[in-house]
Amino acid sequence: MATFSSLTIRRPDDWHVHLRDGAMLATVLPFTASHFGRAVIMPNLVPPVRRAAEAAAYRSRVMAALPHGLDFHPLMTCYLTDETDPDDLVEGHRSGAFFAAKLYPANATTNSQFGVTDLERLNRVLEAMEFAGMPLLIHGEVTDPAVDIFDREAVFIDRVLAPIRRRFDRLRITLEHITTEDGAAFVTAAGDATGATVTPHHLSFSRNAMFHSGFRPHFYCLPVAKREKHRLALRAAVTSGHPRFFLGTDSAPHLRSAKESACGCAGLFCAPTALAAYARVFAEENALDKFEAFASENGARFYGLPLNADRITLIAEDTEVAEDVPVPGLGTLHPFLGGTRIPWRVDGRRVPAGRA
Ligand SMILES: NC(=O)N[C@@H](CC(=O)O)C(=O)O
Ligand SMILES: [Zn+2]
Ligand SMILES: [Zn+2]
Repeated sequence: MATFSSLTIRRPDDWHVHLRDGAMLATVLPFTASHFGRAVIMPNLVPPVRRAAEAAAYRSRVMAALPHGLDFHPLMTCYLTDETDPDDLVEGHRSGAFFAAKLYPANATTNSQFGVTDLERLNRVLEAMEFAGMPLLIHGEVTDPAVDIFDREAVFIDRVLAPIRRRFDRLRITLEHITTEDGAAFVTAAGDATGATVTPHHLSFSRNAMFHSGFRPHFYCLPVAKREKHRLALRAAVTSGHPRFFLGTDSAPHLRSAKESACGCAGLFCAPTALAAYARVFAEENALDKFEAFASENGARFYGLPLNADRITLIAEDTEVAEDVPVPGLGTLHPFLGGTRIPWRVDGRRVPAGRA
C-alpha cells in the first residue's frame, strides 16, 4: 500500500448535513464550515422548513452563526409534506431559496413526523420538480412496522424508489446515506439521474459496533448500520471511482443526554472527524487516488454546480479526538470517534485556488 504523509485535494462539499438551530447551530457549524465549501442543509427542524421564506430565514441564521472569515455556502432544502404545493415549491427553487426537496416518509427518522404519509399524493409535486430540474433527496426507508428494521432500506428500494424512478425518469434523485449493497447496486444500475450519499460511519462500522460488550448508543443512527457485507459493499462502491456516489456526512448532532437515554435519539455527530474518517477508509482500501472525486467532484457534477477552486490538506498524523464538544447552556456532544486516535487530521490552513 502506498503511504502518503499528506494529501491536498480540491475543497470538498458535504451533500447532507444537519446543522440544527440556536446554540446547537452555533456549536456545530464551525466544524462543517471549516472543512467544506458548500453543504446541503437538512430541513428537519421542529417545526420543519417547508416554505421558501422559512428557508431564507434559516439560511440567515446559519450565516449569522458563521465564524468570521469562513467562505461557506449553505444550500437549503424543503421538507416535503402531504400539503406541499407544487407551484410554491418550484418557485422556491427558481428563486434560489431551495436547492432541493427532501422526502421523509412520515416517522421514518428524527423529526419526520410531519413527513409524507402517502407517496401517491406526491405525484404532482414530483412531476413539477422533474420539469423544473429540482433534485429530490430521499431518506429511503419504509416505515411499515411489519418490515424488519434491517430490511427497511432494501424494501423501500423495491416498493417505493424503483416505481418513482420508472415513473419520473428525468427527475434527479439522491438516495441519502445508503447503508446496503442493495442501495449501492440500485444506484450503480440506475441511469445518470440517480446518485447516493455515503456517510463516514456507515463505511467505518457494521451493526456489531452498536452491541460491542454492551449497548452503544453513540453508534445508533438511521438508517441503522447493517451487517458487515453491506459495509464492504459501500466501501467498494465509493472507492470504485463511480461518479454517482458522493460525500454526505449526515452529521446529526444530539446531546449526549438525548443519546444516552432509555429512548435514545438516532444520529451521529460526525462533522469534526468526517473527513479524517473518510480518508482512513480510502487509505485502508488503497484508493486515496479516488478520494478527491468522491469528496470534491462527484456531487458537484451530479448537481451541475461548479467545483470549488480552493484546496484543503489532510495530514497523515496520529491524532487524538476529543471525547466531548460542549454546547453552551445545553450539555455536550460526543463526536464520532471521540476519545479515540485516528491516523489523519485536516490542516487548519486554507490553501488558495490554484496552489496545490
Ligand atoms: N441520521 C439520523 O440518524 N438522524 C438524522 C435524521 C436522518 O438523517 O435520517 C437526525 O436529524 O438526527
Ligand atoms: Zn435520513
Ligand atoms: Zn440526515
